[in-house]
Amino acid sequence: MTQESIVLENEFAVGNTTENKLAKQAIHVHKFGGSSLATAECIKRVLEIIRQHCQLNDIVVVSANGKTTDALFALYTQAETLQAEKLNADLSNESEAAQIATLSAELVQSVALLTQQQEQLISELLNENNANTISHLLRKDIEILTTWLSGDLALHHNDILALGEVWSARLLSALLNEQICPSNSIDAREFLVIENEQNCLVDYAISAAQLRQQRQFGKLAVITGYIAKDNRGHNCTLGRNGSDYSATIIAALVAARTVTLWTDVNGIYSADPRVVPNARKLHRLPNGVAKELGRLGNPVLHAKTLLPLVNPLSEHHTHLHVASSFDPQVVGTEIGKFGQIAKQELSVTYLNDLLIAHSESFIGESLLAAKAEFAPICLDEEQGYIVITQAQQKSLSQWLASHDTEVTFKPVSIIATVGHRVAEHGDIRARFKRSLKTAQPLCLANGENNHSLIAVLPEPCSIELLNNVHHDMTKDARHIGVVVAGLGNIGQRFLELLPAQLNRISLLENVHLVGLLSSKKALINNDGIDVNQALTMFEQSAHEYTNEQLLAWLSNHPYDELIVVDITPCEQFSLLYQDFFEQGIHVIGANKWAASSSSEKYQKLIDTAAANHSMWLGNTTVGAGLPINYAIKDLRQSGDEITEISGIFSGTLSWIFQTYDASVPFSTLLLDALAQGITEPDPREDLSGRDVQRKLLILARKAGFELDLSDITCQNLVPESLQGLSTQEFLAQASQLDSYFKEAFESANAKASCIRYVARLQCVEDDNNATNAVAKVKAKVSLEVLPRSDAFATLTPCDNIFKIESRWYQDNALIIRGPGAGRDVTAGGLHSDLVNMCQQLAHKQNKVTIKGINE
Ligand SMILES: NC(=O)C1=CN([C@@H]2O[C@H](COP(=O)(O)OP(=O)(O)OC[C@H]3O[C@@H](n4cnc5c(N)ncnc54)[C@H](OP(=O)(O)O)[C@@H]3O)[C@@H](O)[C@H]2O)C=CC1
Ligand SMILES: N[C@@H](CC=O)C(=O)O
Repeated sequence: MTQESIVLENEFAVGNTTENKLAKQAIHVHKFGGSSLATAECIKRVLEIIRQHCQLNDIVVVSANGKTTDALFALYTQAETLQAEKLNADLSNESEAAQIATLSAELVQSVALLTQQQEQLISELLNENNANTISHLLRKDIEILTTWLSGDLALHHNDILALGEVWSARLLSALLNEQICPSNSIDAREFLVIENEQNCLVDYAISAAQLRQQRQFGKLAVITGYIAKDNRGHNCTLGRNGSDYSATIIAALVAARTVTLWTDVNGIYSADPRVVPNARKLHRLPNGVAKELGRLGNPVLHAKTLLPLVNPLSEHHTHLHVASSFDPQVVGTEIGKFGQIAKQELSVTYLNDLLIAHSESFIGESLLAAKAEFAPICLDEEQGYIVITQAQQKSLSQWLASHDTEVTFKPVSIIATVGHRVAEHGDIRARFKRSLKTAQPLCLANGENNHSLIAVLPEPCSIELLNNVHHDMTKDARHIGVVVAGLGNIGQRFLELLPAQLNRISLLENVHLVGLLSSKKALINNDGIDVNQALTMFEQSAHEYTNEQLLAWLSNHPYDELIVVDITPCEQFSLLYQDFFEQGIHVIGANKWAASSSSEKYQKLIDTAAANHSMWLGNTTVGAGLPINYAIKDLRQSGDEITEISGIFSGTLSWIFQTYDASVPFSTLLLDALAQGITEPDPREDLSGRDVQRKLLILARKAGFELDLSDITCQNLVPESLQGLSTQEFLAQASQLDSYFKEAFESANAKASCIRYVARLQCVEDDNNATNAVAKVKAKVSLEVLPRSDAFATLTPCDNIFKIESRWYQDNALIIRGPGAGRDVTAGGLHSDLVNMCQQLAHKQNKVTIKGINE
């Protein structure tokens, strides 16, 4: 934690509140679960996370280290058994006395083992002085624990269970003090008041006031999870997954912006990834959907945890993140308030060991009372049933008996598809029903707020059924985000075509425009930008940005896949590809810089993209929409060997030289080409031959030749006097070009010939069998005088022509010809790349890897 990142919270700032710049500083709560704090190594990882993610006004909430609570619970049970045995034993009986002695010894041994585990963490992590202090406190606790275990056990049940969190908070706080930042540990029983252990209803006013008193100015608070006091002042626990609940309660008490549950899984999946290998990470879950998932068996989310996230009085929403402390750089799941894209997510969950209970009491309005009492998994007031857990059977029977009604129970399971208001979507309901055909569900019910469709099954839900239903419900559910960089001539046309493309092409169903960039401004919206108003929205809402900010957002994007469409002419932007590929982001580029960069950089990009499963398509870098890149790739993949590539590769130069007959000045045509949008933003890029040189290099590389730009001889048609000018100055003085081209034209014309700017690459056989592939080709781009009948001389203005000779096409070359520049064909070519990429992404399988299971 750097000094700069240390900020203070408003409520700590005494005195001059008007000058407190930190009033707006949001608080973040970080909760570390037992597995994240299990060993010294894990705790060191947690320290690193705190160093990187926390500010001093944040709050850390901890569970007990590893399985400490289980161990404490086991101690309690051992002591209970021992006390019961002692009560009934006849100590004069040798074997009974021996049995008692054994149980006592075992209990002492268990206490010693627990002490030793804690001592080991302390000594492995803290320096000697601090270790001595914390060990001393531990030993005092163990002494008290020993007296509790031999005293009135029931009275101290919760005191015993609380020790794990107390030790964990104390140790982490001491470590923070020693290594990271000032910190104090807080026992939640000092401030957190709930009504009682059964309902866990929080007294927010008292708890918030008491917490304020406990927190210390300039110190990072480490608070025990899981424990609290009830309103009679008794120690109590918050039950299963209580620490997660503690974290969200504490977040509500301080109006935190986020709570991060650092755990051993890196997010919430569309099904339990331990049994559904094709489960998808859900990047963003709306609150209501998350609550329903928690209710219906999601192993990570618990309905109780989610309750404090929305404060109905203040409308304050705390966003919840689930992330892995073992893989902190992996983006987890965020739970909160989101727009349409997140609302389209579907997941599948199941619960076994349930009961369906039929009774007259469940018909009509009387069902409400049962609902309030038992919070059933699902119900149907017309058919008169509720589905409950087996543990609820007894109390339900008693409850119904007191109402004088009969009930029948039948064992069932449920499988549910969960998503924002899914029950209101006829198509989803139909798909769910179809996928369940073989399971013959007993009935289908709508879940809470219509956020789930629940099928009640007569048999336990099998893993096979779960996988099949999950496949059917989520097979098309990969959300692809698209960021468009470059909103000029081609970029605007690309965006104009986008709405119709998204409507028309089913492969693009889950494609969302989420970012727009110009050189200075950016509009990023994770909930999607309306494609029908993209440019207007950009005008109205874009903000200045830096590349660092852009990369930071990209590294946290909430999509299954993200595609950056680079329609800039900018070298600087192309340098970001390396970062994009490192983050698994895909690139579609019209920009030629990256594909024609130095061999070393190019190879590094290719390798990084491959290593991170990023795709890189750039068909429009050569020939605009013409499928030249694809053709070359296909020949190579099919085993052919390309020996020569030649042609007219510049739409601009094609248009000008096909049109030019010296009747109008050359510069007039150049300005005309610029106005038509076929030239580069600076037409000298075309006229200098550099654009053609880059294109030849790109094709050569696709054809398997290793070469650099400097290996291609290039004739520059821009006279030196015009080379150093700004674009505007050059355009103003373009008439200086006229006399050169007039002469060149007339000289060729006199020989019944014409002038064309031609690219040629030839594979020359190497007698010395040199391994260096560069030695094998001759490549140049230059102005040539060609017979008027030459295939390169008889093009429609603006057409490109590509002539490919290969082993298979040696006698009769493969020719691709057509418009090689222009707004429509280039924007169209980019859309073709987008569809192509989405098609490939549709087949991409993202197998989930889980620590310790399939990793
Ligand atoms: N014209 C054609 O027929 C063909 C063009 N291409 C390629 O398409 C690309 C775009 O050409 P064109 O539309 O004519 O160019 P324009 O000059 O018309 O537009 C370029 C756009 O890119 C933006 N931009 C520049 N630098 C950056 C940056 N660092 N980050 C984000 N955005 C940036 C500009 O923003 P700002 O306005 O802020 O400067 C502008 O919006 C070029 O690479 C070109 O080679 C490829 C095939 C055919
Ligand atoms: N300026 C280029 C545009 C396409 O790459 C050309 O004229 O070919």
